[in-house]
Amino acid sequence: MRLTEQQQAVVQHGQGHARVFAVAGAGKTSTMIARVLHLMATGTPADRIMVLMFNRAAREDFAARLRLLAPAGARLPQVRTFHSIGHRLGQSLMRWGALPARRLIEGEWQRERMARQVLQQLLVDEPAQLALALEEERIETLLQFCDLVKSECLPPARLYEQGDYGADTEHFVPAFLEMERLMQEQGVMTYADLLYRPLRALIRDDRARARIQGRLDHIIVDEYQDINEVQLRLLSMLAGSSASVMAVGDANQCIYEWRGARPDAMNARFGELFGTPTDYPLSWTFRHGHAVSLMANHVIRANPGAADQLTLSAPDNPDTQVECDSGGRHLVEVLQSWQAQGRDLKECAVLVRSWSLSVPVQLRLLRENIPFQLGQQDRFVFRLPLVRALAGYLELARRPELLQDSDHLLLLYSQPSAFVSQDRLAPLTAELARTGRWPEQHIVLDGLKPFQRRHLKKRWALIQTLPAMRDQAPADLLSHVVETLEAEKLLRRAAARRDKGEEDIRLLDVLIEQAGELADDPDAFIALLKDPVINQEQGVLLSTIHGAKGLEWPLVALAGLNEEDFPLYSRENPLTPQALEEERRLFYVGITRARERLLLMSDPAPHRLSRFVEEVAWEDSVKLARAIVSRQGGAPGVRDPSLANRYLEGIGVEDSLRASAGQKTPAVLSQAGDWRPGEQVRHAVFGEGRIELVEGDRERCVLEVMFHRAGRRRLIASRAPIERVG
Ligand SMILES: Nc1ncnc2c1ncn2[C@@H]1O[C@H](COP(=O)(O)OP(=O)(O)OP(=O)(O)O)[C@@H](O)[C@H]1O
Repeated sequence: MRLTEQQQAVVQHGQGHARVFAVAGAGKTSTMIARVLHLMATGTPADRIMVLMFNRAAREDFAARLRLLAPAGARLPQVRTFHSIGHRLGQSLMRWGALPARRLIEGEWQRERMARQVLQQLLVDEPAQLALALEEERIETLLQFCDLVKSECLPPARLYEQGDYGADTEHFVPAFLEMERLMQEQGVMTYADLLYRPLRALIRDDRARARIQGRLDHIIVDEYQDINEVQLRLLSMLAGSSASVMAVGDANQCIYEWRGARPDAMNARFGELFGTPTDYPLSWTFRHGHAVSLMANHVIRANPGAADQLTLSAPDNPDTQVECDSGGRHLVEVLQSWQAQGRDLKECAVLVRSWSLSVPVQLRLLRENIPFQLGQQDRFVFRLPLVRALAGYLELARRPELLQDSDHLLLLYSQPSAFVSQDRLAPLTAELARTGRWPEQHIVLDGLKPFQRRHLKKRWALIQTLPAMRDQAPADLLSHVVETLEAEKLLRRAAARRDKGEEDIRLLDVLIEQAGELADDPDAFIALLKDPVINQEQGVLLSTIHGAKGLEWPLVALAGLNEEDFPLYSRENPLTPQALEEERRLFYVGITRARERLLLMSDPAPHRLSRFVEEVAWEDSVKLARAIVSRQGGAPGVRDPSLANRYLEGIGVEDSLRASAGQKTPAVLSQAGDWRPGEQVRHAVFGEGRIELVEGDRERCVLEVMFHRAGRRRLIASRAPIERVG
């Protein structure tokens, strides 16, 4: 494989800090490996180079590839993750006496147990709030909050103010502080401490800092856009004044804001930490065809702060086919024809914005007998507690004898949450199953608030009436349960984060909608919901887009492209401009996973088509890609000739095609001559900048341009893909 000029430039970067803006599929790993080999070949000792990868899998892949390509027997640099660096630093600091020794709590259950203990102390006088706080998902959110305090390096009260935490979460800050105290007392720490504790020790201890700094000349960091504040600060500590940092990433793919990552890490924040870097674009993707690159360029442009770099498809890439369709039928046909062509279902992925949107896909694939596996096992629709409970309500309507089954009654009381702990509910449901009557006096009911008692009784009344409704359609029955229990209100209240509550409500809607599709066969619907299907490894992968980070498949379908589903928002939880930008980056990541086929799937009315399907300009992109590949005639008229022309210039197609693409609305493309200092220009690769100097005559005019992101460049005006802006 021959590296491109852009890749070569990165490999041969000299001294000083650098940023590498790599679009999706740009061959980052190959470039970084070549860079490491170049540094070694030009005399940098291996132990003065370090490569930091985002996770263990990426680290292992990188190390294995480096071993293969390095000269036999050569010493190799360290390839690490931030966590492994934190771990090692922590051990050294403990040995030097700069940090008290602590043992890592490895099991999540141990942390959960500690959280329960703390909550029981804190909320001893508030039984209703305690029951709520002890719900599994709320504990999970509390623990995430505790981790975020450390990854954002913020005081807990500040973080709590900034975060979108729902009602009844006021205990988060005191719970954090109490857990910290307990951990100190017990001499233990969490994974988040692996970075946080060494960082704090290094900030306060000059001698320890002096001991770790000065050992490295080069640090190369992959997926830089997704690293958070504690990682950034630790990196700057490690670099000190001796090491050059090379940040490799794509701010447009920053999708972990909820974990503390900021798209700004590669922009202004880099400058704050390291000063002015040299910038390199890696604009060529080796993954997909022009249609997807054009779509990616179209959609990301709608983000005001987005980098102005274009993604360009390399000449030998697959010519990705793009389709847009509504309803799930087409997906089934596509998958069946994929198999009929002798292709493997393992080459296919269905990606969703959030798990609830995968439910219709899961149900449809089950009905059609198409094997699938889930990126996260516990997200099997049948394992979700809410789905299991709702299936239980439907089943009771068909099988009245379940009224005498205490486990079944407990299931019906568990979701949506009745805000009473399982320990209390179990004796109550046992009594109900035994007597079939509501006990006005029961030890469990003592000590509950009046609203809790009222709710438990109301649920029992509903449960009793269900067998009489056996002939109703499942969708009507489910709607009746949801309305009687005021399930939406309960779900919203039970969620520790607003977006989680909205996700559960969406799941309710999706299930009722799906039940409607199977109106003629209620038993089949119940069987489907209760079916003990297991992951089928040979099947299509269903994953969230977050889970698809860094991956690619020959066939990718994006499901649930509806307004309010993607971008995700609701009347109660409206979109902020910042959230919309992150949603758009997520969409950008989703479409750029495809190699050969990309399917954009929305749902029929009353759903409304996602705005992203409009923004992505897929029809124009497909038309233009076809014209580029066939190289026949002029390019078709498109909505945005300026972007189309920048793209055509970028990939270097011949003039005839370029000219006709611009015919509809003549775009001003790099005319020779008449350039003046001070003019704003846009370059297909370097983005926008300002002309500082104009040299030479009209024919051989050379421009010196200061690009906002790519720094100062000298360009031959007649050959450079530039246009005036403004
Ligand atoms: N200069 C090149 N010419 C042809 N193919 C290339 C070139 N550089 C990289 N590739 C191909 O692109 C694909 C992705 O490359 P690589 O594994 O280095 O990138 P990655 O880091 O996994 O991907 P990404 O850039 O999405 O993070 C590989 O198949 C690789 O062979």
